[in-house]
Amino acid sequence: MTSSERINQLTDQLNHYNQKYYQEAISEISDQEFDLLLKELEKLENEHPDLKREDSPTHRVGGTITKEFPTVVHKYPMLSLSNTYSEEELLEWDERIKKVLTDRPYEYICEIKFDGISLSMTYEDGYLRKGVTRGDGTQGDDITTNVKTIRSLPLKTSKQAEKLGLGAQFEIRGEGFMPTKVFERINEDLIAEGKEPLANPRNSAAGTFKMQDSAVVASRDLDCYVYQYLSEDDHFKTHEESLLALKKAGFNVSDSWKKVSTIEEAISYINEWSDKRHSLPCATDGIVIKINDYAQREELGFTAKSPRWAIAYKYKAESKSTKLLGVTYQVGRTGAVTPVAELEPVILSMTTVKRATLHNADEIERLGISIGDYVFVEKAGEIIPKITAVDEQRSSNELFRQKVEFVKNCPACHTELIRNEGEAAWVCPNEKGCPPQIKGRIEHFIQRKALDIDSLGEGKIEILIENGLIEDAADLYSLTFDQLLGLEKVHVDELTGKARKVSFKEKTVENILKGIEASKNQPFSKVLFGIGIRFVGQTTGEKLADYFMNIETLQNATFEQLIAVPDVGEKVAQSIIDFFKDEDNLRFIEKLKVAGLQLEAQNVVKEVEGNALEGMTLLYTGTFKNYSREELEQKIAANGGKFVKSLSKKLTYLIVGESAGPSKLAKAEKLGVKMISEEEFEALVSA
Ligand SMILES: NC(=O)c1ccc[n+]([C@@H]2O[C@H](COP(=O)([O-])OP(=O)(O)OC[C@H]3O[C@@H](n4cnc5c(N)ncnc54)[C@H](O)[C@@H]3O)[C@@H](O)[C@H]2O)c1
Ligand SMILES: [Zn+2]
Repeated sequence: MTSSERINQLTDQLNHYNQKYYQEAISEISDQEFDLLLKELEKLENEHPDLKREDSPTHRVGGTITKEFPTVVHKYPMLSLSNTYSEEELLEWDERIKKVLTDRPYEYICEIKFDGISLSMTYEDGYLRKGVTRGDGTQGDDITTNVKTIRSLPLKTSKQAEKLGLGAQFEIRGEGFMPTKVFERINEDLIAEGKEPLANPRNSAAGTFKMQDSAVVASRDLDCYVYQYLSEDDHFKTHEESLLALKKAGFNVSDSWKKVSTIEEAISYINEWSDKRHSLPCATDGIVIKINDYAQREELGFTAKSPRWAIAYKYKAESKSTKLLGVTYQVGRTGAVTPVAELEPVILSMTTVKRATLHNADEIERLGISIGDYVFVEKAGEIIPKITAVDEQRSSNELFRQKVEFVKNCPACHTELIRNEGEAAWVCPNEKGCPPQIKGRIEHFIQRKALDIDSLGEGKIEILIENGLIEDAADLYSLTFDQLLGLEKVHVDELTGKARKVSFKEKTVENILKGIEASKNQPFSKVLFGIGIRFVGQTTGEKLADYFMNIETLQNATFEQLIAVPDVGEKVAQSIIDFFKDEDNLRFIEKLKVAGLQLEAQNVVKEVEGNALEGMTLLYTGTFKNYSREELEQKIAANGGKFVKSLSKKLTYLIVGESAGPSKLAKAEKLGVKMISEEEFEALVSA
């Protein structure tokens, strides 16, 4: 291939990856591979400047703006950072700094490079007025309402802020991120709903910040580490001063930064954090080294794409080679069969890895792995271990190498697996008789977000099934004390060999029965989620409960009626229809009805408490300490008030809960609607 052809190819490829990454929050290749290709293009362009294309990704910041949000032109451009994976290049960069500063002394501030999305926040008269994405560097998306859901970002600066020298007009920049815990929680939910989990916290954060529904954004507990202060006036002389002032003024500045005076010290900082960073609450991908003194920064200046006074050192994704001992298969609640690599234990990013996901049959094919091979394991997005390739060098000496072939039959019930068109997963169609599917459905039913019977956790369901006491979740409601007392089983962890005995003693049994009884009070929406209709997650469960009010109406709903519900698409609607066509499912629902579960929403007024809200219309936003949505609506009705679904001038009160939707608040403010807190509402009804 000629240089010209290669330049064209790389330009097209990289533009494509940029488009995917910034527009759709999808990584088709790893960051490291991306950076390698970009370096190659840079090098070729330097050798052949005449061949450099106008749309080259080396010219500009990679991001874009969207049509979904208003566009804001940045007062100061938001650039990228030049990056490197090697110490050698850091030393070269340091040499260039020395040259420009003609050997005058300088200091570096070393910071962790948080892996989320760049945000710019503008404060005017002390108020947070704007939150904007980096976009293409010149202009970004106005996502103020979403940014305002970040609790660590003051909506108004403290009185101290001005004294600290921040002034009333300034811009701050930071990395908006999704805490690892939230990322894991969302993925658990997605898996429970039979959907694809998200690849990594960065992409999840990027996707969430650009959502239209800020109530959903608020539920995801996004956060932001602030790392830059900008203003018209010279408030600070150094970066250090600004960080200290921001922190004192209540901004979320991570304490991990450090001031050093040589590149060697910066390299020590890099080494120090290479493992320690995994204990931080969010994903990180490197270290940023910045000149401390603002005057020196000015001398050093910028390229079109990044400042010359800073550089990012990126950690290579940690990859190790270990032996593939075998492949096991897990059958999920929905019957999907996932292959899992069993590995000789190896330490990656501070944790011992013994298993890695192989995703599906296509992935096994792509990797071409054999049992006995040495394989490279990597932590993708720093979280889920995966196998990237066979370590041919080490594997070639192995005598025992047996090609991995995806199973043809269900590892649990031996039914022949099927694959639906357009789907990657092989599925066991024996929905009714396949043990892990049955167990999975019951475990789904008892989880916290559904019927919340946590006294049945930790392998107890398995024992009940094995003793023939339950066949589905509805059977839980006919269990008796005598049936349960004395049951026991020793669970042995396959990997560690550690044994754990679960036994049903008196106290345990009492707790279990109590938990089962209490679950009868769980609202209809949770029951709907718990019965496990495919694609009906927690939120969809709530929307369906709100809309249809009881199980019969839902059961009789037509396809058209179903897709009229917010959040319900064709796939979900069809799945609901299929569910209620099945005789066994109908019998299951019937059993739940007999057991006394909540199969209708409770906002029918059962009892009149008073008339304190007579003639008033009320609406709420956010979540509440003492009420679920249904309970709050019931409370309004029980006190003579009218709950309405939309915000208007005529509304008497908007009850504002925690993580209230900022767009709703802004609208209410504009309309002049009176807002009250949960406490004020309670005072009102008990008056
Ligand atoms: N996998 C893919 O398909 C794909 C595609 C496009 C880009 N990428 C990745 O994204 C990179 C380009 O993204 P980029 O331009 O945002 O660069 P970058 O993420 O490498 O570095 C710049 C960004 O770092 C962030 N940052 C985090 N902590 C910081 C701190 N303490 N101080 C200053 N900044 C901090 C800021 O948001 C800043 O905009 C590429 O190098 C590549 O690794 C990957
Ligand atoms: Zn099966």
